[in-house]
Amino acid sequence: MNLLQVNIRAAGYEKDEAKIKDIDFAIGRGELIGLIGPNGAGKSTTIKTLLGLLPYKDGEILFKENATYSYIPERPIFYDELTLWEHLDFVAAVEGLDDRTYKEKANKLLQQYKLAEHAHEFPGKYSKGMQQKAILVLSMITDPDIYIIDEPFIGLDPNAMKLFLESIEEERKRGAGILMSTHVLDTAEKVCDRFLMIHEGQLQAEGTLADIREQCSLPNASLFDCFHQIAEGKSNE
Ligand SMILES: Nc1ncnc2c1ncn2[C@@H]1O[C@H](COP(=O)(O)OP(=O)(O)OP(=O)(O)O)[C@@H](O)[C@H]1O
Repeated sequence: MNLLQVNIRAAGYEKDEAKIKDIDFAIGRGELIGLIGPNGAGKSTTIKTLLGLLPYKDGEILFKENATYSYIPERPIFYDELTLWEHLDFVAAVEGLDDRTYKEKANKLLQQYKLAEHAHEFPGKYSKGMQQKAILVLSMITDPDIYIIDEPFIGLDPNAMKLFLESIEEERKRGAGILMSTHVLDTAEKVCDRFLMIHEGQLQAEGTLADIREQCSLPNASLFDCFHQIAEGKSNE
């Protein structure tokens, strides 16, 4: 069974005012799905719908029984009075994680992401990239079944980006399913199994790169070319 089954007929910020329509997809174990589309297409709105954050939703969002998820927002928010370690302790307490196991994992992640020296500082005062790395560490500490990630690459330096890609590869091998919205199409093309291309609140193409090429009638095109055709084709109508 899929980790997450999504059938959104309509959703939006006000009753009966749909910003997205007819968005249907599923995420299986170990799958990385790229949510792609131009500014204002409805990517964040789709993510907020999955998280149950929108006031208006018509449709079904079905998480596999007992499946857990981590949400990584585009702009992380931290508690002002907590250091990164205190954030980790807080997550561990809320999730009931075993003390020794989570501390070992946290130490490893903090080392990997070069945050160990800053773990007793307030992440609210970190640089943008450090904040992004801190939220990744916090999201991975619980070993979730599903990751829902809104544009992870903003602010990451090339090393951190490589590290992030390695981390998600490890998480996929563990069986986690990942939905990741991004504008970094050359990277998405390399790492994602499948894509959801949305424009003006609706799915315009979906599937593997081969499927997307076929749906766009662009054999051998890059994801960027397909994106361009969908975004431009529609806005020129
Ligand atoms: N809080 C909000 N209240 C009302 N409308 C909103 C709100 N947030 C987004 N929208 C509208 O919903 C539509 C989809 O926006 P959304 O933020 O989902 O786009 P996106 O694909 O994530 O874009 P971007 O790539 O710029 O982040 C847009 O028309 C936008 O104006």
